[in-house]
Amino acid sequence: MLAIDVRDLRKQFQVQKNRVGVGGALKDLFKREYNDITAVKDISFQIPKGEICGYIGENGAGKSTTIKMLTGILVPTSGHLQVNGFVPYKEREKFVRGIGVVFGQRSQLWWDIGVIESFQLLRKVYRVPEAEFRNRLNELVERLDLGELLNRPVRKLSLGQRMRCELVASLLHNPSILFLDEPTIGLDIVVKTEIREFLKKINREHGTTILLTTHDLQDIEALCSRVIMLDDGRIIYDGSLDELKARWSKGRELQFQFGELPPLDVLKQLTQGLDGVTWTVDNELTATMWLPHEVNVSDALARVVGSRADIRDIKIMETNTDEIVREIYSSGSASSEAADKLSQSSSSTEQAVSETESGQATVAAASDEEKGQQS
Ligand SMILES: Nc1ncnc2c1ncn2[C@@H]1O[C@H](COP(=O)(O)OP(=O)(O)OP(=O)(O)O)[C@@H](O)[C@H]1O
Repeated sequence: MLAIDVRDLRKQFQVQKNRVGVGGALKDLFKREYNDITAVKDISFQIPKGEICGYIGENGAGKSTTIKMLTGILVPTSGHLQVNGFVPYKEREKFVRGIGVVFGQRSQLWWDIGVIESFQLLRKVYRVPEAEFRNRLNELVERLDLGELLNRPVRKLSLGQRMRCELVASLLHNPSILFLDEPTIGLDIVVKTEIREFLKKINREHGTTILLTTHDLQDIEALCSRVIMLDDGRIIYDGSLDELKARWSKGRELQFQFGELPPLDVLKQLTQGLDGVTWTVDNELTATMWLPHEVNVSDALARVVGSRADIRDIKIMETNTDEIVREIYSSGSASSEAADKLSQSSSSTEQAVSETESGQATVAAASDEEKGQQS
């Protein structure tokens, strides 16, 4: 069963052109000119229930615009979209009861009142029965260790404390899908780890589907079985992180710790004839061998282990995901080679369509002014 079904989704914005100088400003007054910006270009993907999927891309790639369409804040310019069986910008009241949203840079809590009062207001917004609300709140408060924070005004919370409260707020109505836009931004490693563990548990125990945008690839490594990568509004990769690493990493590293480090020349001689293998000395006891995928690890390893070198430890180094992703971003979809290599969801011809925006505030992700209206 699909939680999210997106087909040929497009979002185009019209942005007013500003002409230069006083003359230009006067002309702008009488005849406005517009540029079209296509933030999301005919993307398609399906997310089954219970999956945790990472949605990544460089600044301006179109991640937030997609999330805003998926949560009903923006109306797509064209394409088909179903989330939890609903078209998000239609049937909004029923739709928002099934989703939770956390925008890392935007709060859904009321700044000047106590955390518990914000939770109570959200209970009313989502019409959660009091007994159910109490049970759920107790469970979430215990898991995220929020007991002491409940009576504090939100403005007095640290960023890490606020993010934990935001997560509770997004889950009070027991949504089956959780949208997280940069949930760990600016947090220290302890809080990040705590939040990742919490999300894993929620997913495991309640089967909550999670779509997560982040610039922190550790979030993806810790949580996501699947990653969708966007570049300039198009999907350039949709698959597992392991496959991404396997396809894009150029080689592997083996680090050797020696009782006594052999000279670099000797190490190089050991792997002579293995094309592309290089050695670097890391410190007085360790050296690292880099080998391209074409060279068999066991062949290279046998050469060193079979020598008289005094080896104390061997580590096969993990492929560095950050580097791989940085490299893919820098080649980008502009390079057709990179796009061809990675693309599973193709883009299609651009059409000129005017912008449509719902103008309605989503209850789950309302801005502060919007919340003022709701309350
Ligand atoms: N309301 C808007 N009006 C005009 N252009 C917009 C609007 N919202 C987004 N854009 C443009 O659409 C493109 C995609 O923006 P979006 O915020 O979706 O990117 P993003 O991947 O979320 O970036 P970031 O990681 O910086 O948040 C950008 O060029 C942005 O300037």
